[in-house]
Amino acid sequence: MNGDIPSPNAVELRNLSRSFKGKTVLDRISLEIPHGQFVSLLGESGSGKTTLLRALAGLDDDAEGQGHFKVPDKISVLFQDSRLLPWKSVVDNLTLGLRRQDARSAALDMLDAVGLGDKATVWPETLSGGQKQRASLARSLLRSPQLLLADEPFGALDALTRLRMQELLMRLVKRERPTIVLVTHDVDEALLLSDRILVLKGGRIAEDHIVSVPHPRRSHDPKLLSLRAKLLLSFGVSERV
Ligand SMILES: Nc1ncnc2c1ncn2[C@@H]1O[C@H](COP(=O)(O)OP(=O)(O)OP(=O)(O)O)[C@@H](O)[C@H]1O
Repeated sequence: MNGDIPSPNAVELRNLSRSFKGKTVLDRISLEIPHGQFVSLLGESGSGKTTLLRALAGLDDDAEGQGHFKVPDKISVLFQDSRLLPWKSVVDNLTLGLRRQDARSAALDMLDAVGLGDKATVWPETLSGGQKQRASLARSLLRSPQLLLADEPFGALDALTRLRMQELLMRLVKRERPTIVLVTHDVDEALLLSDRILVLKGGRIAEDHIVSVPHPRRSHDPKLLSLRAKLLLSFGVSERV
């Protein structure tokens, strides 16, 4: 009978390890992520953030691995580059492979939601970098994923566009409520957006912080400032004013 009880977790990892040519990158990671939680994954370059994300997405055939993990059926992956097909219009990029009767009208609604209502029929190459990422975000969310895996999705954007994208993501997340794992190098982005921040170090989760500050957040919130100082210190960076 206990098989009938739904798990409170969208993601569960049990002793998950991954290595490349004998070099261990992820070392027996165990982790539970409740449904709807927004998790940011921080870590030095090469600490294995992308490897973990790719494992969860099932995109890591090139890695040797052990351990178990459970993820929902409906997953969307958002990359640093938008990966729009250049020979399809923006709206056709969104509807590609989408099996629902109202695919086109749903795609147009989603383009409206990300502020690209007037760009539906143009070619992706005519969009700016920020617009391409918005289209890519719209494509991901249109699939109503239970889990959104995002690998530095705003990494290539200028500071102002990045802030706008963060705001947009929070707005859409409120509406759609997916579980999110966001890989980022940006401590402030993690503090601004997430319910929980994990730090990967030496193939393990070295730190696990719950961010219990309501949205919208202000960067000078004392709780955020104190966690910021802790995180920067763990990366060996002393705080700048
Ligand atoms: N396909 C691969 N083949 C061989 N080694 C790999 C492969 N993918 C990742 N690695 C190695 O695994 C380690 C972790 O890489 P990963 O990309 O997961 O780190 P990361 O934390 O995402 O880094 P960054 O922040 O720089 O993107 C690195 O040493 C990398 O060289």
